[in-house]
Amino acid sequence: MLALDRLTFAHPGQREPYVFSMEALPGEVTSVSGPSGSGKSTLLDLVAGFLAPTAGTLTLDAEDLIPLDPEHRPVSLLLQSESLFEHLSAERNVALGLPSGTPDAAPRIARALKEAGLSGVGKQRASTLSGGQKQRVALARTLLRDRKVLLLDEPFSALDDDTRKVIRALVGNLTKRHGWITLLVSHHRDDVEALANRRYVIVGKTLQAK
Ligand SMILES: Nc1ncnc2c1ncn2[C@@H]1O[C@H](COP(=O)(O)OP(=O)(O)OP(=O)(O)O)[C@@H](O)[C@H]1O
Repeated sequence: MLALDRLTFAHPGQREPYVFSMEALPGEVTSVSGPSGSGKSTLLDLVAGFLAPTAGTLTLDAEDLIPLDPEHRPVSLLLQSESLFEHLSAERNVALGLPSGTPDAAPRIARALKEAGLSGVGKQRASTLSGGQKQRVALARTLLRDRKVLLLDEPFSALDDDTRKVIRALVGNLTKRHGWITLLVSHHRDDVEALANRRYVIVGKTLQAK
């Protein structure tokens, strides 16, 4: 379980800090909603380690995450438009999820491509992929990294309606299959309704379960 207990942070100039408490379980998508500027990205940044809290705890299965640098946290981040290396193939972009010299790299990459629904386009340059395929590449990379927590910040916003439904379903299935703890920030109510097993809303400077 990922647990935030009175995790406290204020940006420069904010007199009242955010005080976030929540629980998110493996195999589930937990949504965080709230109006623009309410603190959703701040929450994800605290979990990812880009911001340092001033009080409270952040634990994964009772392990304290706060001392860990972002690159050492068991966390992957998937954004609205994934930054791929456009001149590299889909396969090479996926391979960036693995440290170089990893044994069995080739079969693992092939498996991740297949699971993300990219079989057949591995050799294609990233610049020629559609928005949905690019998100699949990002998910395949996440699969290879195999980190427990997946943070999604408006991941479907750049996609057309049909593609967003397909990619959304893929995220839901991968979360279940791999026991990921997925946190979803989305402005779209239908994303939340389709995916979230548990929901929180930012009200004032705190999180409320919905
Ligand atoms: N580096 C910063 N310095 C000062 N204030 C900041 C900083 N980053 C964010 N803020 C403020 O903190 C508040 C929360 O910002 P945050 O980006 O977390 O909101 P959000 O809910 O993700 O918004 P949106 O939905 O528009 O992305 C906003 O009022 C924002 O202006």
